[in-house]
Amino acid sequence: MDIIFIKKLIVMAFIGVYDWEQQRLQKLIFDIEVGWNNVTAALSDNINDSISYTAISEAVLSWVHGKHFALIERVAEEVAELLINKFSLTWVRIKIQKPSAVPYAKSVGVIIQRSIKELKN
Ligand SMILES: Nc1nc2c(c(=O)[nH]1)N=C([C@H](O)[C@@H](O)CO)CN2
Repeated sequence: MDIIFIKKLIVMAFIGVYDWEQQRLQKLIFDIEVGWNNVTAALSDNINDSISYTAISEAVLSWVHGKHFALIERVAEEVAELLINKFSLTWVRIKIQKPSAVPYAKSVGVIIQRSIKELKN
């Protein structure tokens, strides 16, 4: 399995467990990896044989930007499900950082991996 990836996609959302966090936008940073066989696209040199990282980025932005969530775990789960369903993927890995959450840490966050098999169960 090959991988198509996006690193450090910045999306603003109302994210957090505290009331004040639901009043102001905060930055989330996404690293996304999707499993895809790149051989066909490499041979054809045609984007239609691949998944556009632009399309993936836009899908994540339009799902998350400006929305309200409590936990970043929830955001990660929704994005994993969205990408698997929208692009007929078998596997995704989503890392979300919330860099402003812990003052003395550079960043905190979650990493999840989901497969189509897990989602169907
Ligand atoms: N595992 C998690 N821990 C925490 C989260 C979270 O989304 N997942 N969120 C918070 C608060 O919203 C925090 O970021 C406010 O600064 C705390 N812990």
